[in-house]
Amino acid sequence: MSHPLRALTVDLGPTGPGTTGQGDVPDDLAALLGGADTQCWIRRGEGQVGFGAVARFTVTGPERFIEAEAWWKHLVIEADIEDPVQHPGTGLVAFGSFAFSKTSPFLSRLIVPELVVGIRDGRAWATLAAADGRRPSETEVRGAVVRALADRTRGTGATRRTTARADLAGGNGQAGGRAARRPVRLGPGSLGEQRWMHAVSSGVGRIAAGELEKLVLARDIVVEDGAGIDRGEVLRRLSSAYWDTWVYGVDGLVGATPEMLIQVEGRTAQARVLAGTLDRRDAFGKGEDYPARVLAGSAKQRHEHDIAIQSLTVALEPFSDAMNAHDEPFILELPNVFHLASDVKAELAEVEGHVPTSLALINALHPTAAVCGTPTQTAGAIIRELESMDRGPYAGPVGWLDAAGNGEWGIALRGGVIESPTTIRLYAGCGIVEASVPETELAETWAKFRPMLEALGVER
Ligand SMILES: C=C(O[C@H]1C=CC=C(C(=O)O)[C@@H]1O)C(=O)O
Repeated sequence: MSHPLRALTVDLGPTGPGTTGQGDVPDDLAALLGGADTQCWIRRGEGQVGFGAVARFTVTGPERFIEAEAWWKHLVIEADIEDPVQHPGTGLVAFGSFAFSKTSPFLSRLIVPELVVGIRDGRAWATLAAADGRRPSETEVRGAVVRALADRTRGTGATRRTTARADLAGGNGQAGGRAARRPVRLGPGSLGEQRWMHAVSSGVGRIAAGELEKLVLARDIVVEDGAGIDRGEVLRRLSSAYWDTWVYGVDGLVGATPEMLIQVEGRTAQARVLAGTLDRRDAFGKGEDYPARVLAGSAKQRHEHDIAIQSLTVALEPFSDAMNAHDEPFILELPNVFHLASDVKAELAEVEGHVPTSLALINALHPTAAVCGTPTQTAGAIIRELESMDRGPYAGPVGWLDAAGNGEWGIALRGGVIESPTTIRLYAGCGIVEASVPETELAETWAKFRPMLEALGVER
């Protein structure tokens, strides 16, 4: 017999040594990442890590966001939640990942962890949820945290990996040649490099013919590590190297995204729109103002960016009482690339007597022109035709939501899907406009693969 969920949140106090009296919650949540059944959302060491699962929902199709929202609302109404902390992310929480495409067979999902440990502004909390009808006690919550901390200490000892060098044959062939010190192979995905560049040329042709204005084309590559993909270590490496991005781990989907689709806290919604990219390696030694000159100063990059901003603001407008976006984009600096970026902030309106939840918003916003194109329907159809792959959760929303309707949903970029204990498929794409050059776009995908390749110990 199934019972409604019962959950208790406990304030664990400031992070760091000797503060909780129940094992020290580290300042950096990434230190808690270990086993395969952990879910995470971490930026600058804060966020939340979930362990185990007391409830799961999976769905496919065009109504995936709406169906997930209905499931979540029902679960929350039935649940008994005691949450004295009352921050975004406290109380009952679900982590989620959604397919990019309404036609994808990938199972979009929400996962309610048994234990969530979170940090916000230097203070830690934990929520324990039970599905057996009993209300967890404070002692049980603290005990679960102590066990999670102890498992972490056992599971993440010395770093096992050494960096292997992947010597690529033509960029899409075998890797792990003479210099490889362990069995890592980097192989092509659905399309090799030549065929993918041909797809980009076709896309440019369709834009020139007036079928659409912008298209985002992606490709995949496959990394095989005979020693096994160490999910926890990949996430820890991403979190330490890409400190300013949102590091996500939801089942087999892992990555570090710089793009925020929508973040909802009470009535405030925020998004970070990116479009326009410069590889840091191409900017090296060219002066401090080089990124601004080639990104903000380029008509092609500005055009690509303006289309992405407009697609978000037009979709957000019906849900907003007020909205503001800076007139000028800024340069976002990441360890691998520079991006042209814009932050958008909106005061959410009541729609039919309710402030929209984060899931209702992603239903309206996804897919933006940063990952699909303009017009959306045409771009989506051409993506299906030219990419020769199913994107799965790549470029779909990934993040979490709570019982009060708060949530953070990034766009699942700069990541991959662990397909077997030894295989991970990585994805990267580029905005294509009429002025795009296939070779340049191919090079850009390699720059976007870099965070994952480095985290997997593949040097290229
Ligand atoms: C589609 C991706 O990036 C998007 C986000 C930022 C910049 C982009 C660009 O310059 O093309 C893409 O629109 C990806 O990383 O796979």
